[in-house]
Amino acid sequence: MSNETMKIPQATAKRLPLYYRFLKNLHSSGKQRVSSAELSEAVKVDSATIRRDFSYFGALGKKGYGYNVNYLLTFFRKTLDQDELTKVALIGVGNLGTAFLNYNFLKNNNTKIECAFDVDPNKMGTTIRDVPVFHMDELEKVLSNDDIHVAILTVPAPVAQVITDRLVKSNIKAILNFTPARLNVPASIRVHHIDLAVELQSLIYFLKHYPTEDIEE
Ligand SMILES: NC(=O)c1ccc[n+]([C@@H]2O[C@H](COP(=O)([O-])OP(=O)(O)OC[C@H]3O[C@@H](n4cnc5c(N)ncnc54)[C@H](O)[C@@H]3O)[C@@H](O)[C@H]2O)c1
Repeated sequence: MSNETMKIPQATAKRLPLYYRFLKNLHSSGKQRVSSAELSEAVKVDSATIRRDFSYFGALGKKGYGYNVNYLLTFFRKTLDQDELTKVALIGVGNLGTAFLNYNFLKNNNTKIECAFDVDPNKMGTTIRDVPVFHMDELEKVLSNDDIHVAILTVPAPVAQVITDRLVKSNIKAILNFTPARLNVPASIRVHHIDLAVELQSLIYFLKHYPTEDIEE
């Protein structure tokens, strides 16, 4: 996010890409305004939360009018740095890593996996969807040549910390960690942890213990 972004609550910040994706669709279908109720139905966030989120960035909908789609879209594009391409490195070209390379976030035209790394000599020198796969020995060199500050970690858990230490030294500022390992990083480094097994377990727990009418957004 750009530096000029005011401090908004993290929960709000996490919802911005969701709002942005929906507004882009609305805009391309020619819609000029949207109510918080319509937004709420589409993104499955309750309308009070949407109104509160939007109030943080001064987008105050008018009663009976709703929000101006163009205004919101311009605001989100700027806030989410959509005009700027963020290059990403992927470490670990196994099952999960290969799936990400094949997907490569092409629908978000502002993020792209630029290079991938693995220790497997058979993978070195190959490309997946035009993304080159380098050997881990080249990590520092490639990252220092390119303007890459974000990494996705899809390696076995036991090697995650050692690799993280190397990434931190190579000027990586943010890590999307898919391994079950909990990573130690300096306070200046941002780590988002996506543990699919934990998510699945918690989904099943909620399914068993909470009737659907108790669901809160
Ligand atoms: N596959 C899934 O659906 C899934 C789901 C949830 C979490 N995860 C987690 O994601 C991670 C990757 O899972 P996977 O299924 O893709 O595993 P995988 O074994 O298919 O792939 C791991 C890759 O990392 C490489 N690697 C090993 N040591 C390395 C090192 N020191 N440096 C760089 N690369 C190295 C391997 O050569 C391999 O290509 C694991 O931590 C796993 O627990 C996977």
